[in-house]
Amino acid sequence: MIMKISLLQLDIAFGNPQVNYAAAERKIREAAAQGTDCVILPELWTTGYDLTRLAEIADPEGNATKALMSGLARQLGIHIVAGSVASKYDNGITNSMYVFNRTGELAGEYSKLHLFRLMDEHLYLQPGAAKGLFTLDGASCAGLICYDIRFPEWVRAHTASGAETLFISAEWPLPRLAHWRALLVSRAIENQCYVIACNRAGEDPSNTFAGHSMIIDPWGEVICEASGGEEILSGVIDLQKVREVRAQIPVFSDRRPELYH
Ligand SMILES: O=C(O)CCC(=O)C(=O)O
Repeated sequence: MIMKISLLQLDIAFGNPQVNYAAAERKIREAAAQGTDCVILPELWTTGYDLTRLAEIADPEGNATKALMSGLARQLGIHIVAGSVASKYDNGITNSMYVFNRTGELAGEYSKLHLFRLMDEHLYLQPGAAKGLFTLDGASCAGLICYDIRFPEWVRAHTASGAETLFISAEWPLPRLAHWRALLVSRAIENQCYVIACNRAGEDPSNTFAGHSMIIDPWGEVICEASGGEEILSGVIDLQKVREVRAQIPVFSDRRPELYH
């Protein structure tokens, strides 16, 4: 299957969901007008890292985000990997990704499992406890969030369960841009899968973010890479390439998981 994917590398208005909802809708409509099949947004794109105000500005059970994204997906006939948003549930606030298919149905959801202490996430957020697997047009996919890419065993758990495309939403800071590139390329090579990684642009009171969203193919080649600024980055993926790379070097059948602990 061949799909055009657009990564919406947005700047994010700090702690201002209304401004961010309007900006995301504009960019989604712009990408759809360019004939995309699927868009992805960055991490925490409704609030940014305004963690001390999350109790006030997090989206109750993700409902506002779900209503907007489901409606846009259905109206525009595209898949929307709606990045992640701070979602308020009875047991706390999560950093959650919601995925909608072309008919506007919720195809999957994932709450960030590894909370990033360096940016105080563990003080304000509850971790998820389940994998982020979903299918789009029959293709097996997984959603992951930012710091998750430092955990190869967690990424492998998804590809060993069948995922052939990884959608990663991030707010990755500029000082570790070299890690972002190396980790993403490594996850693509070792898992022989597409990596679609959408970072944010701009800065907040504590960090400058790296941009450099990218699509990487199952051989580890960077198909396209954004600049540091706001940008819609689009590229085409062909899932046949996953089959070809996995047939040439059969990593999945050569694994010895019984010895890996
Ligand atoms: O792992 C890193 O260096 C960045 C992670 C991060 O910024 C995040 O998970 O929000």
